[in-house]
Amino acid sequence: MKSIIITAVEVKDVRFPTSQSLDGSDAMNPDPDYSAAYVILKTNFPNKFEGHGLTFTIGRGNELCVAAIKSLAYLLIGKSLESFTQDMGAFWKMITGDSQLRWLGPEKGVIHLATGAIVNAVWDLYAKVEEKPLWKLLADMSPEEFVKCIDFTYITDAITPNEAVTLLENKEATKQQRIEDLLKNGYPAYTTSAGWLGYSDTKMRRLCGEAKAAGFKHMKIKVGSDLQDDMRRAAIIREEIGDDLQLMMDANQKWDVDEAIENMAELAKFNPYWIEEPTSPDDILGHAKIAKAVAPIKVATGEHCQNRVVFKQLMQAGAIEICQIDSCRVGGVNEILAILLMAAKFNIPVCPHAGGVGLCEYVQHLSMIDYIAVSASLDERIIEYVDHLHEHFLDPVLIKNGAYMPPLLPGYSIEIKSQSLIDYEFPVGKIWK
Ligand SMILES: C[C@H](O)[C@@H](O)[C@@H](O)[C@H](O)C(=O)O
Ligand SMILES: [Mg+2]
Repeated sequence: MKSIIITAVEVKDVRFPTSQSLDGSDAMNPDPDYSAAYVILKTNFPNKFEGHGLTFTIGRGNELCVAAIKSLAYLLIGKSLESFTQDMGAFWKMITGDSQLRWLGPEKGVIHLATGAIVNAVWDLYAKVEEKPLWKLLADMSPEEFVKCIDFTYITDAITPNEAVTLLENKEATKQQRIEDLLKNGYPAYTTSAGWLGYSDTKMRRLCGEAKAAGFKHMKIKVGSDLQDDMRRAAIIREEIGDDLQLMMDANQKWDVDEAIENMAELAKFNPYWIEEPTSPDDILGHAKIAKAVAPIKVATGEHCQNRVVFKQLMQAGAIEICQIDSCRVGGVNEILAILLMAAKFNIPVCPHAGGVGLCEYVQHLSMIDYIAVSASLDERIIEYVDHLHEHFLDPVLIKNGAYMPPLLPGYSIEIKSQSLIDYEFPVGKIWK
């Protein structure tokens, strides 16, 4: 086959008006409109190959991600896919290392969200060309090939490429067993859908019942509003789900460090399994202090963790006990692989963040590759699930008995239906008129 050239990068501002029903609402973000800065990589095979990717925002400001993606696009246009895939680590370094754009981060904020969209679109294209779902493309790599996808800059004090190869080699022989297990049983999920802060008590009770009936064993609720109200809602949820199901709490960065410790002393009464984002995502020492004080309740964080360097420090400082990778907050698949390897080395379970549009579609691949090749474990590992907007995707997630079933179509499962891209485009689509 002649080589596949990226001929153009199309970018769209797509927004879903979820604030109308308060889906996704929490103490910090009371009215999110789940949105995507959406990328399509056009190729010289117009009817055959396109790479799709998105980065997630919650509405206003999505246009900044769109602009940042447009700024990065020149790094792809006119280049062949093969020139990237022959050394994915070098590709990633090229995207994040642009001598002028790097100033905007480095590797954080809007420019890094944009990097996530672009990098994920390249992986989607790569997986489609190889005719494999992304998790399988990665599962079929040798340890050396896998490690070659990663830029180890700034993390060699935590894990070296050689250590990473050894870690992967130790799991090689049993990979196939885990693939079969996933195909049969899926990957365990938890649901956040019942616990959004803006939902009425009646709606919350109904959704708890539905989640239990659907086979979920874990459920997450939002806290961080007013402590008395948090206590009241937690009591309602416990009443509905009983003591068998595990309950997780998410404060979405609402508290100061000592406030988090004090509030969790009260909320401990409801036996939460983890407290998520108790304080500023940048406060590594604060998380470490909270983790020590609230044990055995675990501290979970990551959806706003800007890059592998901050994840590394959280791990080194004993500040993170559940690692919540986000598929597009950091710079896409390559950087996620680095974080998965560090988490495996530090023995920290990875439970990806998926409360957003397209995030469930993305992260299922990441947890599956973690299980197959990296951590080789399902202990204490669950993928978040939210029941919103899947109808817009060509290859939506499939949940069976509280578990994600492995996606089987080629690509990264992130392609949005063309009609939805038209209808929800901001501000011109019919939904916004
Ligand atoms: C605004 C969003 O819905 C957040 O509330 C959501 O991502 C959340 O933190 C989660 O953990 O799912
Ligand atoms: Mg969260």
